[in-house]
Amino acid sequence: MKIGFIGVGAMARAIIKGLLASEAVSAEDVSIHSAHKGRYSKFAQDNSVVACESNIQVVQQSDVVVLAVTPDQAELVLQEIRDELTTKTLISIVGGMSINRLEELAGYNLPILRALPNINVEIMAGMTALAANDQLIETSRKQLGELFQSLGEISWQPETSFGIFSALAGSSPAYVDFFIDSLSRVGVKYGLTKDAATKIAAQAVQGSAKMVLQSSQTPFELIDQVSSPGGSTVAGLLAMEEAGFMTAVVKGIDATVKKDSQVD
Ligand SMILES: NC(=O)C1=CN([C@@H]2O[C@H](COP(=O)(O)OP(=O)(O)OC[C@H]3O[C@@H](n4cnc5c(N)ncnc54)[C@H](OP(=O)(O)O)[C@@H]3O)[C@@H](O)[C@H]2O)C=CC1
Ligand SMILES: O=C(O)[C@@H]1CCC=N1
Repeated sequence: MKIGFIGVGAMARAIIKGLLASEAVSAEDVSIHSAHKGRYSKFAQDNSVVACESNIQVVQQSDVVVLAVTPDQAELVLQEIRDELTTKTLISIVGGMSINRLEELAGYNLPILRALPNINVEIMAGMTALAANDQLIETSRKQLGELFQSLGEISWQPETSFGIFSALAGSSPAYVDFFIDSLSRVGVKYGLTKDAATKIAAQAVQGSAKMVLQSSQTPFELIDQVSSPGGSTVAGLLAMEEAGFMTAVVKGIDATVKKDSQVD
């Protein structure tokens, strides 16, 4: 499959690196183009993928085109490539942009997959939501589903769930990293080096996530296992909650969902 990327920012780079590392695609089958030549040609050189001179050239060289620009650029780019897209499949990772809107801008006969990956696809530990229009036939759904599965877990979702999915999986790596950084800063406060504190915190977070996925117990039950009677953990938990830990998380997710819903 020849796959082209329009926009080679943080997310496209993560997808391309994951696809190459998992050997789901070969470097010579990946074409890219973005706004600044200096940026995308260096990335093309470093990863042996094909640097194109224009967005249109990316479309011409590809069977599947991944639209990976920010929402404010998406309309302009689709207007530019619309006439070249007619025999292709479009994958859009544009946050908050519905399939309906993509069809309006790119054409109603076009097979479209809307994907919402997260940045962890770079290390094949991603979580990606997928939804497709009726024009994307079953074999293509399966093939593109497998493509994203090579980057981690996938979940076919109704588009109405994309807002909350985007917050819980798309944005949450930033929130979890914020938590890890907060832990490691306190480690520094207590005399650890930043490096050591970050590794300790990240390993604890990774282990806890694995435990939630592998255990039959809920996170709440697992909290109880760590909280020894009269011990330090429960003292810490209650102090965090007094400072509004859960309320802060809920407010953050509410703001994320609200912003995501303002694109269309
Ligand atoms: N970052 C994430 O974790 C996630 C992002 N997304 C979605 O992915 C999309 C991209 O996000 P992200 O990678 O973070 O953003 P970036 O700002 O990192 O990347 C945007 C890219 O678009 C390129 N670009 C801008 N204008 C044009 C144009 N006219 N033609 C071609 N390319 C253009 C930029 O080019 P240049 O580099 O040359 O300046 C850049 O490579 C967004 O819609 C976002 O909602 C979805 C899920 C997760
Ligand atoms: O911040 C953003 O808008 C995108 C959507 C999900 C993750 N990053």
